Amino acid sequence: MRPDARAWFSGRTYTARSAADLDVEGLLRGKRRGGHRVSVVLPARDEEATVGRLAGELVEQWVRRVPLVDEVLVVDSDSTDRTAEIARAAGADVVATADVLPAHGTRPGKGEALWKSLAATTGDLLVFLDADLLGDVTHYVPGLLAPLLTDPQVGYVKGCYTRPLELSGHTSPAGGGRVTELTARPLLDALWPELAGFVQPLGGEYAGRRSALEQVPFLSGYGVEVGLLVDLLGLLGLPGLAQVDLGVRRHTSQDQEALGRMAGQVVSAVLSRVPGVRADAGGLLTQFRSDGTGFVPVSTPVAVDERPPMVTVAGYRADRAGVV
Ligand SMILES: O=c1ccn([C@@H]2O[C@H](COP(=O)(O)OP(=O)(O)O[C@H]3O[C@H](CO)[C@@H](O)[C@H](O)[C@H]3O)[C@@H](O)[C@H]2O)c(=O)[nH]1
Ligand SMILES: O=C(O)[C@H](O)COP(=O)(O)O
Repeated sequence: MRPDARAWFSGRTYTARSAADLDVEGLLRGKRRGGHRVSVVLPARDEEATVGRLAGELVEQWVRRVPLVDEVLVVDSDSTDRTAEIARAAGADVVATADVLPAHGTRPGKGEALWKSLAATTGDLLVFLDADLLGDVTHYVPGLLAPLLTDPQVGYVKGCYTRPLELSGHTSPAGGGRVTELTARPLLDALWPELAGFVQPLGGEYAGRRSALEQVPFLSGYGVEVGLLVDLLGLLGLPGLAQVDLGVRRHTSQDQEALGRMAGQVVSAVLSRVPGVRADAGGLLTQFRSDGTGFVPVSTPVAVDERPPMVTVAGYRADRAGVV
């Protein structure tokens, strides 16, 4: 690791593997002192199996029992199942991606849901969690907020964790994060070696200041995390970034073909940030299926689609009541 990345890793990696690592009273005092308002955002497409328990536990713990969070918002990203209904019944606020900033239209993908969430929330501190997380992850919220509430220089905090991989009844304790390990990390280390200290550059659990998030573009699909990391590095510099060890993360894994498409979007996102790369690079991914007699090519668009910094968008009212 380069010395700057190593120094960052040593100085900017915090630990919150469980509630026992956290001084929640201290965080509440920091929140009050800073006059902060906290929004938790769960982007969700067809997550009826997991979103209800997760949203319900977050609302119960951090809104009703301990006033660390002011709103839990599920952004329904074109679900065709009961995600919205179940999330609402669990006590979360729910909004459909298409209903936010309708004058700007709607696009598919996770990044679109996150971009729209900036316009649909009121907090000056935002925490993002995937809606397919399994197990008790309530400590992720104070864990991700802690660096923001205790160090004014920090503007963006990524979660990191050990990632078991559960496939066909077999568990590999740290085999998860295949796109991270086989695509994102090698590319990032080659192109932005100062980011080499990030354990989970693609992880979906992170927190940031609105003042930073509203100044960067959002890629609409699965390229959103790698885009945010590179763009926030440009905006805040390495000292403005931090990571928190949150322990273990389990989620619902996608199959290899779907992960190939995700990797294609990540590659396109990375290429979009490299000066001098051909503008049409990273447009189409061709995968092959065998039909028993031969190979059938299946092509999917993986080009990145980008939303501009929210602060430049007409209709986004960053000055609305409650936003610091
Ligand atoms: O069109 C979509 C697709 C996904 N999601 C939600 O986004 C979250 C993460 O999606 P998932 O398909 O579970 O991604 P992973 O396979 O877990 O991929 C990892 O890597 C991705 C690329 O960086 C990140 O976006 C993810 O957060 C991270 O967990 C889930 O809550 C999804 O419901 C949407 O809201 N809209
Ligand atoms: O972050 C990743 O690399 C993808 O979410 C794949 O994760 P998995 O290998 O744990 O399914």
